[in-house]
Amino acid sequence: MVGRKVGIVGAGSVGATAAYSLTMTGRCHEVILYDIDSDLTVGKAIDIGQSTSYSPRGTIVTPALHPSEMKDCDIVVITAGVPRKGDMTRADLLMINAKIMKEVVANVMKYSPDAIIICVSNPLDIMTYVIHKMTNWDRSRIIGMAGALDGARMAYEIYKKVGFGSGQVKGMLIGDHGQNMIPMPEISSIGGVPLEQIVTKGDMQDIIARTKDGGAQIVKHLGTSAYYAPGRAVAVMVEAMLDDSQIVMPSSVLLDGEYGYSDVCVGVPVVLGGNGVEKIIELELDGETKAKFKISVDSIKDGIEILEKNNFFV
Ligand SMILES: NC(=O)c1ccc[n+]([C@@H]2O[C@H](COP(=O)([O-])OP(=O)(O)OC[C@H]3O[C@@H](n4cnc5c(N)ncnc54)[C@H](O)[C@@H]3O)[C@@H](O)[C@H]2O)c1
Ligand SMILES: O=C(O)C[C@H](O)C(=O)O
Repeated sequence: MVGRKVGIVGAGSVGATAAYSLTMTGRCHEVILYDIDSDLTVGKAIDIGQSTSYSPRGTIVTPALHPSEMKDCDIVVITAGVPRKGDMTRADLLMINAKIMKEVVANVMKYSPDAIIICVSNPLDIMTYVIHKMTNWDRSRIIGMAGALDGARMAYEIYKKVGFGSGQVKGMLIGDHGQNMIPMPEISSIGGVPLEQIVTKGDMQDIIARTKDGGAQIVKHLGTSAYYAPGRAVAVMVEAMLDDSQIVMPSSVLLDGEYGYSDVCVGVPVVLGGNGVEKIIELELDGETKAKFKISVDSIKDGIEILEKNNFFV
């Protein structure tokens, strides 16, 4: 799938930043932006398009004024939706974003029927599940972006704790993109050196707490949620697919027996390549982590149940 067409639905903070990041690295031929706000779509497309004069490749940035103008994309990124503000949790966005998702996904199915979809809108794992339910596409083609961001946040916290190895830190986590996410410093490393051999247990607890709270910290300071790190995280996933680079990245995917669960989307390490999710990696979890993972999966299932009770899927 070398260097082709990427559609981004939602030209707000995350969508536009993802587009900008993609054009800066120049890995794709064309980015198409669509938002229900046409002025925003056109304005961002022009501004980002003009920035590509100085990037390694003159990626074309096209505004779509109607969903039909975003067609035959290889990858579609969905960032359409409402971000949280103030004291809201991501779960508070469930009903409003599920409604938006219904409209957006119907258009993606119609106009880009062969695409891989990367879901960004929150609550992430439940929105990713909604896309599976609506499309019924092969599960390799629908992926939720969360671990790429949370792993970067974890790497940031690890660096802040030890003061070296920036850019060499690999953070691993599993579970939902919410309060029950499970950062796993015990299997993370700095330049290949296990973190366990560098930081104390107390420091690890701090790293875990700060990683889990990473999104809320930004909301506290900015009054809306993060977009630079999320935008870059989206672009890294897109690039892995365009380049078929087969990288390992924790992402939200539909489980079908892995980790003992089915019919739920949750974050686990996967291999990303030209076909989307190339492989789901099953970590061996100890008893304590298994129990945490169950709480995490149950919290996602609770959200799905709320949608079912509201007849969302009929
Ligand atoms: N998965 C993650 O790690 C992660 C990270 C950051 C943000 N998010 C989520 O991403 C979403 C977007 O965040 P943001 O900061 O970019 O918000 P934003 O408000 O800046 O942008 C969202 C855009 O979606 C558009 N939109 C709404 N309904 C639409 C529709 N039916 N069709 C097309 N466009 C539509 C809006 O007009 C708006 O421009 C939020 O739900 C947020 O919680 C997730
Ligand atoms: O925190 C949010 O609500 C947005 C996003 O999920 C994030 O983690 O930055």
